[in-house]
Order: sequence, then C-alpha cells, then structure tokens
Amino acid sequence: MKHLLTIAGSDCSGGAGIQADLKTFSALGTYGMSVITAITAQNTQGVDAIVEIDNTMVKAQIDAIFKDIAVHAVKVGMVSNREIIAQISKSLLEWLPPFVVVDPVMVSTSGHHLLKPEAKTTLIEDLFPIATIITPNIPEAEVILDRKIDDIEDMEEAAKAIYNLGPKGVLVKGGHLLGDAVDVFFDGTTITKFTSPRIHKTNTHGTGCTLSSAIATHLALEFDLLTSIRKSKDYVTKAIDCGLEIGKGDGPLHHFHHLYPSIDTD
Ligand SMILES: Nc1ncnc2c1ncn2[C@@H]1O[C@H](COP(=O)(O)OP(=O)(O)OP(=O)(O)O)[C@@H](O)[C@H]1O
Ligand SMILES: Cc1ncc(COP(=O)(O)O)c(N)n1
Repeated sequence: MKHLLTIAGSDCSGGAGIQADLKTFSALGTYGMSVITAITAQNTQGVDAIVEIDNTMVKAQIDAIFKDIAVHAVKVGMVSNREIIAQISKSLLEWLPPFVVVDPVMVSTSGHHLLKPEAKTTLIEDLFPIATIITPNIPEAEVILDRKIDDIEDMEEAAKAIYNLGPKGVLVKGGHLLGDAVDVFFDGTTITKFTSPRIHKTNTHGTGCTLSSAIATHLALEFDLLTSIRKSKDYVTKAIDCGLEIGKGDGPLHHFHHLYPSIDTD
C-alpha cells in the first residue's frame, strides 16, 4: 500500500483542494493523508471566506505525519502566504519525500485569490527547486512568467522558461484554451503533449487539484513521469466525463473508483 500526502487548502463543498486530493488517492487505491494550510468557505459558485492556518500548525501537521508514517509522494496545492510556503519548503527539505508534485494554485476558477500576490516570489524560489514536477494552468504560467500565453506554441515556450526556475519537470495545462484539452510537458530535453477531446460540461471545479494528486499517486506507484502524467490525464478526463450535477455553478468531478483499471498497490 502506498501512502500519499496532500498539503493544501480545504474546500468545504468537496470539489477541489484537500477533498479532491483525498478522493483521488482513494479512487486510485492508495492511503491518503492531509496537511491543511487554509480553510476555505466555498461552493460551486465561488469562495466566500478564507482562514489561513498558522505556519507553526502547518509544521506540526507535517512533523506528526512524517515522524510516524512513510510518505511515498507529496502533492502541494493552495499554500496561501510566504510564511506557510517557507515552512513547507523547510519541512520537505528536512523529511525528503521521494516525489513532490507542486500545483501552483493562485486564483480559483471563480476569480478569488488563493495565494497572496506578494507570495509569488517565495513560491517560485522555495518550492519550484524541490519539485519533481509543477503543474501550472495557463493563467498561473502567465503570472509566473509575466507574459501572455495564447496558443500551444506559447505553452511550449512557457514550459521551457518555467523549467529554468528549478523544477525537474513542468506540465502547462491547457484547460483554459479552446479546442482539444492539450497539456504540454517539458523535462529539460523533450516537449511531450498530452491531448484529450474537450468535454463540454460545466463540472470542471477541481480538475487541476485532481490531476496533480493523480500524478503524485502514480509516481508513488512507481510509474515513470510520462506514464504518470498520461494515466492521470486519463483519470481526470473520465472524472470530468462522469461529473456530478451538484450545486448551481461549476460542479465537481466524480471520483468513482470502479471506472479506473485496478492497480496492484502491494
Ligand atoms: N473541458 C475539459 N475537457 C477535457 N479536459 C479538460 C477540460 N478542462 C480541463 N481539462 C483537463 O483537466 C486538467 C486540468 O486543467 P486546467 O487547465 O483546467 O487546470 P486548472 O485550471 O488548474 O484546474 P482547476 O479548475 O482545478 O483550477 C488538464 O489535464 C486539462 O487538459
Ligand atoms: C482549497 C482550494 N484549492 C484549490 C482550488 C482551485 O480549484 P478551482 O480552480 O477549480 O477553483 C480551490 N478552488 N480551492
């Protein structure tokens, strides 16, 4: 059995954040654990309120897990502010989990800031260099690089430029473009594109959280990086396709484990 850890924010409505991550870990047959960095009051329509967790409590949660339980991969999502980011970086450098997938969550689909704008530099300097892979969407890649991304060629250039900031791999996600959903990966030598047909449904709340936690899971299950991305994109595509009509806004994905090929996790 592989043990997965998400360090992220709570979404009380269950579509994104910690809740999406834990559902993904379970659906893929692994044991999920969580370090909560922020509590959000949100639903399918938007974010009403955020309380950030004190960084000493973030440290205490990380230490409680690592001193007792083996962690086979970590996914990092919403990290809120500079103090929390610096603490996560320090703790991960101390405990050294084998894989760290960083989803640089900045602004929710509904337009709410989930990362304080002044924390962008700390995110880049403290978390990118310890990441096995980072998974920005197009608006996040634009903020990281301070440039516009309009098409797949721009995504390729962005993946290469973000790679120079220190992660071992960069996946620029194309959910926000029109046409097929194309994600562009760069590992320092080769560009690889992952394409799936665009599904015309509104239940895309939490797609990024789900993709990054699925990649962490597949890495923990000892698939290589390219296979982990391919299998995770397949998982997200199916989970969007059978998504739930819950709430009045952008609905959640459905993490229905019978849909996914069984994985030998022993
Ligand atoms: N309508 C869609 N049909 C098929 N795949 C999609 C669709 N929307 C997003 N995806 C895929 O979902 C994954 C997440 O991409 P996206 O760009 O939406 O990330 P994100 O914006 O971080 O997600 P989130 O909505 O959680 O913030 C990618 O693999 C992307 O290609
Ligand atoms: C706690 C938390 N983490 C991440 C997201 C991003 O997901 P989305 O862009 O689908 O709103 C979110 N809304 N809430």
